Amino acid sequence: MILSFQVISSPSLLGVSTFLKPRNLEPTRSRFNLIISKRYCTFPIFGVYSQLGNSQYLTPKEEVGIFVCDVHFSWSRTRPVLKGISFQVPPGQFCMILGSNGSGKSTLCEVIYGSLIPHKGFVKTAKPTALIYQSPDDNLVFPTVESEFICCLRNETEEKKEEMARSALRKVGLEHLYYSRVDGLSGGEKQRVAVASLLLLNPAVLILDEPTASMDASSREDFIRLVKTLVAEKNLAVLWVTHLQEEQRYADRLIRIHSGKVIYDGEPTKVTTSCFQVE
Ligand SMILES: Nc1ncnc2c1ncn2[C@@H]1O[C@H](COP(=O)(O)OP(=O)(O)OP(=O)(O)O)[C@@H](O)[C@H]1O
Repeated sequence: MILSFQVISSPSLLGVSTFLKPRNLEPTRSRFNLIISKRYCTFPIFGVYSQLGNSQYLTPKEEVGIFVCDVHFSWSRTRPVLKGISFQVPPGQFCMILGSNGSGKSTLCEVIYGSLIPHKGFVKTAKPTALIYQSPDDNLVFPTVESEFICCLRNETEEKKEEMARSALRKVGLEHLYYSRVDGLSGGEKQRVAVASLLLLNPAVLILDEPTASMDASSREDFIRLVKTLVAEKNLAVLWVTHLQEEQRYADRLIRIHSGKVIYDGEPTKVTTSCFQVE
């Protein structure tokens, strides 16, 4: 907590901490990573490390949105989670990742995002890359909606900050919540605020890890339509993790993961019911 505070109040320290960190990086998910990445990673701090290896010999076939090449990752020596995942997502494509509980979807998201380093293989993403976590509380760092936005816009004047923040909130239908406290928002509102604040950073890639998990069916549909509209406007490469069959019809493409490997990669219409069964 003290560390997080130092990082927020001292961006210059951040560079040092971040560049020292990857060598000792423990495979943990932490608010430290979230705070760094959400507020300051508009350049590829972690991406540099995930591109090490033989990347100079392998180049993406398409313009890079997300390029994942033979990625392996284990949380422990005995239990590999990702066992050679490869795919690429071009800009403008809305790609969904499916898989049963524990199949490694969240781990893959964090490897692509750069907060976990693959043990083998590499990831290349267009920058900046933004990640929306499954739990709404993990996406918002500050106590008020206003401060959540103001922090993303540190180089703008006060008037410009408010104007940009309000405009972003308007796009997600929540301008009236500008002065609200974050802890008073519903799960769906928090996810909308999170998307709006991240879009202010002009990401090229948006990763959403089961973003609708806390929503009812109608909010889920509204949210997915909203994100689709916003990303189409900005031509983002999108990776949307889900295990909800009803969400798949919104995808341009589906990738199904099972036991750490890709077992389906193609059009949503060709997916069979068995692709959704929990093995
Ligand atoms: N921080 C961690 N430390 C150790 N093991 C972990 C950690 N996070 C995940 N794992 C393990 O890695 C495996 C994959 O987990 P992950 O969360 O990536 O799966 P998932 O497909 O996203 O699951 P879900 O659909 O339930 O969210 C699981 O066996 C899980 O127990």
